[in-house]
Amino acid sequence: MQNHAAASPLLTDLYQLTMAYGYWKTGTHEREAVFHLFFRKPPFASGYSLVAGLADVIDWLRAFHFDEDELAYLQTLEGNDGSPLFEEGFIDYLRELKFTCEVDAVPEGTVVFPHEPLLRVQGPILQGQLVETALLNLINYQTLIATKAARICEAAQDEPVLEFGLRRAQGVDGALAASRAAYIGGCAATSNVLAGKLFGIPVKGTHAHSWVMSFDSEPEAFQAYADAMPNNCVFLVDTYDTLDGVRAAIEVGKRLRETGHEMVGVRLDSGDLAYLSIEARKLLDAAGFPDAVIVASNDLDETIIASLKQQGAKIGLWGVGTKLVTAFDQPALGGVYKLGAIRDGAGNWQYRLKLSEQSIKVSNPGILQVRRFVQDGLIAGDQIINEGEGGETSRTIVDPADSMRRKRVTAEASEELLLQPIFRNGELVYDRPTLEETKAHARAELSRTHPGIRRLLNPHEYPVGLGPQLHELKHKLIQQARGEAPGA
Ligand SMILES: Nc1ncnc2c1ncn2[C@@H]1O[C@H](COP(=O)(O)OP(=O)(O)OP(=O)(O)O)[C@@H](O)[C@H]1O
Ligand SMILES: O=P(O)(O)OC[C@H]1O[C@H](OP(=O)(O)OP(=O)(O)O)[C@H](O)[C@@H]1O
Ligand SMILES: O=C(O)c1cccnc1
Ligand SMILES: [Mg+2]
Repeated sequence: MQNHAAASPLLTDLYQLTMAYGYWKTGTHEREAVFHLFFRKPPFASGYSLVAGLADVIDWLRAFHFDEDELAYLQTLEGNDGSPLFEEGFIDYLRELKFTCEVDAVPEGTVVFPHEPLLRVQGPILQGQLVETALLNLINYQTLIATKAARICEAAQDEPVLEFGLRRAQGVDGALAASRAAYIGGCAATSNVLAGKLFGIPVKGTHAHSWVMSFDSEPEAFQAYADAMPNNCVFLVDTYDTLDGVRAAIEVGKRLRETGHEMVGVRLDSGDLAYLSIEARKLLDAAGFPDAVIVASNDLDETIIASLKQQGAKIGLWGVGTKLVTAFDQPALGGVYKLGAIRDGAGNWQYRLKLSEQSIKVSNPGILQVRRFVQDGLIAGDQIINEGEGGETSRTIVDPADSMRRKRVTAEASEELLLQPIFRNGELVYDRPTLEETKAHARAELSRTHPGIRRLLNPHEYPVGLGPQLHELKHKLIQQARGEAPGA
């Protein structure tokens, strides 16, 4: 857990506890249920998303346990009439409660799409309910930031992106989670030193305007920095006149070279970054510094980076803070957690869905899994299936928004299952990848995603939908729920 104060079962909405109490009171708390975590719309109108947050989910679930001080707090909660909200017997029940569910999840760094279960929790309904809020919190934000980072790195076309967000992030835990998710999404390093220590992310940085402003002149400032740190010199050149700043950096770079050191580069943080980078490049090249890198920062995002590229900017390293870690243009991913199945008294699965006026918002019933088809090295379509009925044999994918739209995946395509076993009977059974492995996985996932789907603007729509059997089941349940079918 990044923030140990949050490693508590009280990291939840009160209503999860009141529902848990209700299940316990009515004796239904042990009924086996299946919940799915999914989102309906990708963030940033992106053609894909990169899932992240599972590592924290695992830590949180492993620590799931009510301590005495947490129980004591719950005992202080009162109903409207001032009587205790929870009776003693329930507090005793929570004291003994152990997490015993099965959890399946899509590994971090996997490319995912709307409606697919990213996480599936199966077990006593009380437990499945109690974990909802924390799971959503952890997956929603980190998936959002990993996706934003992937888009920014896509725009940078393999040039390194440094994450500079700590000062603008949503609090301390938000900053740490953002640094980690941004690294998974493709960022090369972070300026956040604590994230570096906690997660092993490379840390990088230049210097601020205050350094330059603390000297009588810019050349003095650069020289002093070079004297102090001859092997780490990226000079911020825009405190006064940017191109004069580049000239001053070159002079210091020449002196560094005489002492056997090489200036790493310059940073631009204001003005027309296309024009200034092109002019700075000319100056650096003419002075014999073709390898000096030009770093740019200043409210960058994927749109500005793509535009700068198109303008022929000579920027080799991108520093991105605010708009990355705050997911500026879409500050939340709307992931939800819905009940898909519950066992009846006879032990049979009852499939459940939530109706909505909008057909696309009707949840999917069942014990869901995702079959991903891969053809010619590219992901070709995802089929959501109900494992409760033994899965699907057909390779047809039915669009959940329009059942007339169907895609048939050919027999040559290989297939894989997205949800992997994470917990069995409450025990961790997943061989956890390192952060480096997760980052490499994300990279491999993106490289087998067609560039049209990765396109920043108006991406191609990836085929994701239901298997025909699940589509039929859903259709039947919708009719029943609306009272349209016999026996409803
Ligand atoms: N050539 C360019 N094309 C598109 N966007 C650019 C270009 N150059 C810079 N930008 C972006 O335009 C915005 C400029 O921000 P702003 O208007 O605050 O100017 P500034 O250069 O930061 O001014 P100041 O000197 O006051 O710091 C930033 O988001 C920056 O990334
Ligand atoms: O723009 P971001 O993507 O958030 O990247 C981080 C910003 O933080 C630093 O300065 P800060 O914004 O604190 O001050 P300045 O813009 O006045 O230099 C840096 O110079 C960048 O501008
Ligand atoms: O190292 C830098 O250049 C840096 C770090 C944080 C924020 N902005 C810039
Ligand atoms: Mg700024």
